[in-house]
Amino acid sequence: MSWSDAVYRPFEQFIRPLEIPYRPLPTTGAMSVLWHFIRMFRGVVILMAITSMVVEACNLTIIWGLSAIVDGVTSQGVEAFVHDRFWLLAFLTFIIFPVMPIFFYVANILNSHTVGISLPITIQWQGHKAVEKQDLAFFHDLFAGQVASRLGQVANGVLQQIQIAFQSAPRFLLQIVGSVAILLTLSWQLALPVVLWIAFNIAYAIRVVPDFTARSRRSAKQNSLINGTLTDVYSNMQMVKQFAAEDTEAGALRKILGKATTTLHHEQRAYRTAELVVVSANMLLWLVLLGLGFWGLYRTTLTVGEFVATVYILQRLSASSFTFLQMGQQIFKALGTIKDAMPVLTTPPQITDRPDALDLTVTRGEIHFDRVNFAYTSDKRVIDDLTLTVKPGEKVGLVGLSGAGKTTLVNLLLRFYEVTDGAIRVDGQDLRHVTQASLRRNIGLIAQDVALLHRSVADNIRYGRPDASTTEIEEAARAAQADAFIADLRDGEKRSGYDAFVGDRGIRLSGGQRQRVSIARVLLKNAPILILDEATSALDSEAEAAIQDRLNLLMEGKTVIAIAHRLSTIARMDRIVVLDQGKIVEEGTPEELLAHNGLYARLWQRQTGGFIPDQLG
Ligand SMILES: Nc1ncnc2c1ncn2[C@@H]1O[C@H](COP(=O)(O)OP(=O)(O)OP(=O)(O)O)[C@@H](O)[C@H]1O
Repeated sequence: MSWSDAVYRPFEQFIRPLEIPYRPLPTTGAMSVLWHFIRMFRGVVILMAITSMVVEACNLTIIWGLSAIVDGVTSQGVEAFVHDRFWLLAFLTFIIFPVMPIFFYVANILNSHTVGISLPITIQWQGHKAVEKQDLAFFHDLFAGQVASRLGQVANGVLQQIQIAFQSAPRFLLQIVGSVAILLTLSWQLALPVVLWIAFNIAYAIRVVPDFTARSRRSAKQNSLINGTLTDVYSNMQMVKQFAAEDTEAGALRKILGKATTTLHHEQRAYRTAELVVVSANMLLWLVLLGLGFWGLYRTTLTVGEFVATVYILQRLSASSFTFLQMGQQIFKALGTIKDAMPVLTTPPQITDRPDALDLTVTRGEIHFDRVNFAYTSDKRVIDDLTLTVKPGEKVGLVGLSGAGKTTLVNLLLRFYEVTDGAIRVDGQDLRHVTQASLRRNIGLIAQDVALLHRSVADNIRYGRPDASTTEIEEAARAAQADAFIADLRDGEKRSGYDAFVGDRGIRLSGGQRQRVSIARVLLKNAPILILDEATSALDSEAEAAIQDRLNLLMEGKTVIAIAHRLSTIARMDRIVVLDQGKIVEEGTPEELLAHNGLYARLWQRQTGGFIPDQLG
């Protein structure tokens, strides 16, 4: 073991963030969140406070010792003083080395190494465990980046508060109290101006800190507006250029930058003014104490040693004169950050597993929508008293105009949203009574908008079944007709074939290729219920015909619900269900529906280029 392992490892392993069991965050305010983590880290933060205070006590002892040495040497001469006060000198030496450096070192490691690393990691890990329980609607309402940055903000906010409360504040408090106490032992006239100076600084901090906090929030808002605008423009650059809108966008950005400059100037004005006030009060304290010191020396009420101690104390106090403001500001700012970010971490999820939820067991694969009602917002029903039974192994095509509620119905079956009224049952088991994970394990979904992770193609296919072997992955890719293009893949890091990365959200693949990877993934998953949301929409006719064969293979023996925008793709379904404004308006085989001459027949006639129109005029 190297020396650095021996020294640092105990501090690094003091807390193991990933082994702390998950505890839900309190929802009652920023202070309770803070308290939650203080309790979690109580041992180490108390140790941090104690070691910091020992460091400060060493400092005060040295000041006191210095005054005794100067006085002794000037009155007795060096030799007599050393002889007389040997043990005092030995004690001071022991404090200066090794006590002070050891405690200084331990306090700092606890602060930056143990707490500084473990606490944010713990908060991010536990925060993630809270966030992953949120239902899909939560992520739809927020930007993904926003959720991630809020986690980081809470982590920093809590860390700052704990560092202030258990390191800076106790140290500073002891410094102030100790300095006043030493000055009081010298003369109350010296202590009085310091007490007044402290009172002034506290009063001033109380007055200006709320204003500082408001200003810095305004600046932060302006800065994030700049970043947001730039990100929005850069990520939509193709559209901006297409509309030759560079100048318009630059004009909008100019306005935002101009406003931000003024806000930042105003923030700095407030800071600089406060700085002037604090520095002036500081200098005034110097003048008064030096004046009193000289007066004391002149009147011989003060010894040279005491005068030296006064100057030393003065020097240390004035060096920390900004601490009042800084600490006040940090506390306010961090509390604000925690408060802002809390809803992300503490909003209780709307859809949860019941404590007595069982795993869904699919024996036949019957799906029953029983008088289902659903509304995203309370005023508008999207699914309206819908009853539908999909028999085991039946293939049902869902057809309807845009906005009819087809995707919503599928989202309800996946329990991404909860039915407002009625029930959905799979093989007689109410979805609300089974675990969400078991439900989703039993449903394979091929969506229109295929999501791929920025990982290798093999890993993306393996997502369907994490324990699948390489051979199984390759077989699935072959069945989905993805093997040929995968063999040609090469990424920027020179990985090729199945190891090649697909780019952010699969950007390096064409729409059709992404869809084939997603088909391979679902083939591998081999779930008894299959949902196809216009599964072949991104493929050309030739590839579609090839894939359709594979899909037919995949659908064999499974219960299938297929949403179609091209009626040709669902011609082979057992039954077509036509939705309109959340209601079933027609159902039957394609032939029956055509003969019926209703909405389906009109959609069929109006199909242009094979697609259902958005509206019937
Ligand atoms: N997350 C949401 N929040 C609020 N309203 C929504 C949400 N998702 C969909 N809607 C609304 O619900 C209605 C049905 O939408 P849905 O996506 O189910 O229709 P669809 O039949 O699948 O349409 P398309 O064929 O265009 O995909 C629409 O009016 C839509 O605006």
